Amino acid sequence: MISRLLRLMTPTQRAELWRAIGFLGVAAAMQGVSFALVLPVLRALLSGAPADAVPWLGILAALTVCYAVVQSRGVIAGRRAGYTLAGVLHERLGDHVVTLPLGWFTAARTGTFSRVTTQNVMSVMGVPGHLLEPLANAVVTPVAAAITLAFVDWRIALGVLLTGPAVLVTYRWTNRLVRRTDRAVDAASAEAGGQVVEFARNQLVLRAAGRTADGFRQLDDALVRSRNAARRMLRTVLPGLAGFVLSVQAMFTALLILSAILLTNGEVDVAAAVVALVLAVRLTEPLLAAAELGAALRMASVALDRVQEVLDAQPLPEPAQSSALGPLAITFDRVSFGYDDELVLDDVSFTVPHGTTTALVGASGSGKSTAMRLVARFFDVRSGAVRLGGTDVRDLRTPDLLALIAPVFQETYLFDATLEENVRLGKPDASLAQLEEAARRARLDEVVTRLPDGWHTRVGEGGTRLSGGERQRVAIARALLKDAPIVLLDEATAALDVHAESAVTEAMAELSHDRTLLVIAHRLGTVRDADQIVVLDHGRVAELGRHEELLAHNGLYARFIAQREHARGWHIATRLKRKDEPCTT
Ligand SMILES: Nc1ncnc2c1ncn2[C@@H]1O[C@H](COP(=O)(O)OP(=O)(O)OP(=O)(O)O)[C@@H](O)[C@H]1O
Repeated sequence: MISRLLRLMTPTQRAELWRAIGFLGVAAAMQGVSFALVLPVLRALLSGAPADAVPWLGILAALTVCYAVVQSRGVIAGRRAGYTLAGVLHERLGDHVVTLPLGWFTAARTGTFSRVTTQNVMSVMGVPGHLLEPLANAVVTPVAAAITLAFVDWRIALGVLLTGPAVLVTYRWTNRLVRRTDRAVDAASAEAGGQVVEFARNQLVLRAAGRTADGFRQLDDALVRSRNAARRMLRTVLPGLAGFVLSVQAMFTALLILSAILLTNGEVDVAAAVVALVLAVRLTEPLLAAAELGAALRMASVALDRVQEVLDAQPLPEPAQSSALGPLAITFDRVSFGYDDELVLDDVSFTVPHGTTTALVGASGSGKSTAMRLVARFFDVRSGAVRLGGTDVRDLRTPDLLALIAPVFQETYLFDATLEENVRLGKPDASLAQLEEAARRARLDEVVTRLPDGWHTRVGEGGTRLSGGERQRVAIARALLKDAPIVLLDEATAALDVHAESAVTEAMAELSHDRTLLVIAHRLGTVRDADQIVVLDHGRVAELGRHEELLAHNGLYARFIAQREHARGWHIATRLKRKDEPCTT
């Protein structure tokens, strides 16, 4: 465990941890030795010459003072190493996740990631911060006590030497048993935690369906699995733990009997027997504590595994330098892609010429969002290429690629900050005039005027203080402020009131000026006005052309339009967003 921690640290940080280990090790050894000094003190007192005890008492006092100083320095160094370690882990996790592809950030993963950065990092930092001291006491003090015993009486020391391995063997056996079940318990409790969060998040849906906690089978099952895993662990571990405690107690009893026999036979004096017993107690106490310590260490080890899993996630390969770009058209060149074995996009080819608008339409699940994600390189294609300005997105460095793109996805996420800060995300150094111009063009100015503190109004976590239409206008204002040449737009499917709808439509019209726009279209007006429509059907391009052409063709698109006019809704999404689907906002 310690060596795994050391591997994660820089040489300076390692030195800090070594310092803590050194101080605490020396302090624990001093404690062991100080027990030996009780022997001459006792002998002097029992021999009727108490004055002879004074120098030994002096040495004992000096050693105790040294112990206190070294011990406290070790504790402080350990705490410091713990905080350093937490900093190192946060930094490494932070540095690493920004290199991971956007597709890595699914809802489930971001949930796990928050557990990793809080609970798991805390647990790992506890190793140098809180466990190092009892660990040193558990390992070094008994060893020092045993060595000291050899000076008191070699036969008692031999007794320790003979019984010690039995204790060690049972300890290792218990550890192995627990480790086998620990992972299962951790996985089951993580699953149950995830289900509880999902249950809380989806209260509206569940209540509307008349499903209370009792009726939510997945949650019930996960809780039962978690409980069963914990029970199984207890059943597996209890014999080991009992065996360990028993072996430690047996060792203590053996030493007790041995000392009594030696004393009765006159082979050791009373002082030596008393010291042997004190040392035996000091030997067994930390060993018993080690059983609990083992559990804490194992938890930290599982937590470190979780941290390591995130650190081991592979970033997409990046070029050292971005290749040059031509006019910013978006080209799908025989693109195939699938999240797993099944292809979601199959040999898709089309081009969005520079400065034009292409609408993607198709049934739910036909692959529209996936195509959009591939442009922003959430994932790499399986075959073919997605090109921007003639350059494969894989030949662009991520910051260069993302600088070209303004994403306006459904359900825009807003940070719990002021409206101004949220819009400024598009271009942090924008002047007030630029900000207001973007707001005007995104039809956000009327929202700013209406809010109590104008630009300085806080929008609440996730932008809850704004309506759906208002949040979309914030996203459009962000995109206008960023002024990126390529816009990826997923139109809102949620019904907006007439005023909000016309405001959003006007704002989107502003976005399409002089930009290459790929839009997942849900509104009839958007598809009608697009320069080109790509109809996706089960991941393949079924039709491609302008509105009138496709209507005349009387194929899939014409049927969609007929349905649309019939139902006054482009399509009804029939699936819930999957837990493993990337967060697109
Ligand atoms: N992260 C993911 N992991 C696995 N499969 C996914 C993931 N995201 C989407 N899919 C699957 O890929 C297919 C295409 O999904 P996509 O979201 O691209 O379709 P869509 O046309 O945008 O649908 P909608 O209009 O409902 O948003 C679907 O079958 C979907 O279940």
